Amino acid sequence: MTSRPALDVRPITESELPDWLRALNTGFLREPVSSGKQLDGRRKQFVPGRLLGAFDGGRCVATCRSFAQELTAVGGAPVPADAISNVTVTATHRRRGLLTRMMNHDLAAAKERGDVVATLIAAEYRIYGRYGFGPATSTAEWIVDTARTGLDPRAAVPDDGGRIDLVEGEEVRKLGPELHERVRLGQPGAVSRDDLWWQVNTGAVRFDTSWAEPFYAVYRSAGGEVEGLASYECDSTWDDAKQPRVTASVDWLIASTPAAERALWRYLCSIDWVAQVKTGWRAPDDLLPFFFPDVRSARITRQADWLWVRLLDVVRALEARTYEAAGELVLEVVDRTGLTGGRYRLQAAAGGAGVCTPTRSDADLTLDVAELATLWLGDESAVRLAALGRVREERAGAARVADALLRTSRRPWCPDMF
Ligand SMILES: CC(=O)SCCNC(=O)CCNC(=O)[C@H](O)C(C)(C)COP(=O)(O)OP(=O)(O)OC[C@H]1O[C@@H](n2cnc3c(N)ncnc32)[C@H](O)[C@@H]1OP(=O)(O)O
Repeated sequence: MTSRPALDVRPITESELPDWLRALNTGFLREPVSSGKQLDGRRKQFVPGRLLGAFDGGRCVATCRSFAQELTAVGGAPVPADAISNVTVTATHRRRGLLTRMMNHDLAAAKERGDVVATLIAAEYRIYGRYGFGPATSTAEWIVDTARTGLDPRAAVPDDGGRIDLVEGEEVRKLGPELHERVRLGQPGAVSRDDLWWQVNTGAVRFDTSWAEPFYAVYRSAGGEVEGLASYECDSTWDDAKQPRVTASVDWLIASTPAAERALWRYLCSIDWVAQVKTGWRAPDDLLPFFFPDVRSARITRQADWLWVRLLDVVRALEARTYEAAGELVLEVVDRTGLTGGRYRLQAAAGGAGVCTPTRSDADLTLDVAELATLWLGDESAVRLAALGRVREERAGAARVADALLRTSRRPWCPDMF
């Protein structure tokens, strides 16, 4: 029997980027070779120590990249996050523990840096629970049948004194970041966008070959304030009777007020030729259907878990968020990796801050660190998880107390894919 050589898992150097990118493309089943332009774009993401590779005889066979991010906690505080992306293991080297080695390396480094959480968008549901991640937000996509909305096709949009203008990518790069800062700090589960995000998502920097310039619509309130921005694309479908059947697909739409949200969705549904609007991934409790007289004109076509969170520091994570009610809970948090397990007392003040301290008192609830991540942004119910046997009540009624403290009236949402 021939023994396999030990594989080297380590941060890559910048000169190894082309080989690393080939492995990344291969893992995601894309054309392996990157163009010079794509390579130039990817170079902008290079941060020493944050791109991991596994090497077999000098060839890169696994990839993992992390970058600095902020995640908005319940109540609006941004917490430092280790955002994980670009995870691949080449098919020839799968199930030999490479993902586990890369995750252990990355999470230990994030803990060392002082990040409060790690975040990712999971390609498949079953991959990341074992590393302490829990699904913490979900998402839905609607299709709106524009002929069925009940909107008056003759009426001008917006009808509230605001205005909508179409702008170019350069304008989006000027207006977008400031608007997005306001939006993301008001949206638990949202994440920060750096300059590169705006450049990539307006075509100034390209990571792939499929870029097509979209339309950008900006909404300004009657007072002239920029309150909403949408990026959308249209196909060119006409049916056999020479009727336009165009689909407008929204790449992203952000709004700092319900008025801006309403105006942008109504605008998109009023464009001549557009028969349906695909909303892209939205909040699971989005207001969207209720902007139309006929709510049933919008139907959900896709839904799924979205942002996964891994708590790296239970004390700082629980103290970063606010609470819906006053109350007290002792949590026994099980963390197989030893990163942040232990027994903690959470004392929450109504509508305000919480204090979290290690304790030796008897626990009210026992749960894995992944389940606590799922509860942390307020989207899941401890009572539901207890019914599933995923959290254990050590004191009768403790799961209801957890729900009263942790759950929120609007659901968390992460608008971004990374
Ligand atoms: C944040 C992101 O980037 S998401 C993108 C993730 N990437 C992809 O989906 C691309 C295609 N898939 C792959 O590249 C690989 O299969 C990976 C990265 C998912 C897994 O890499 P591997 O090196 O094979 O994983 P590794 O050998 O470390 O597996 C560790 C454990 O996870 C399990 N596991 C790994 N992948 C999966 C999966 N897709 N579904 C279920 N279990 C899985 C393994 O069976 C193993 O279990 P065990 O410890 O009980 O034996």
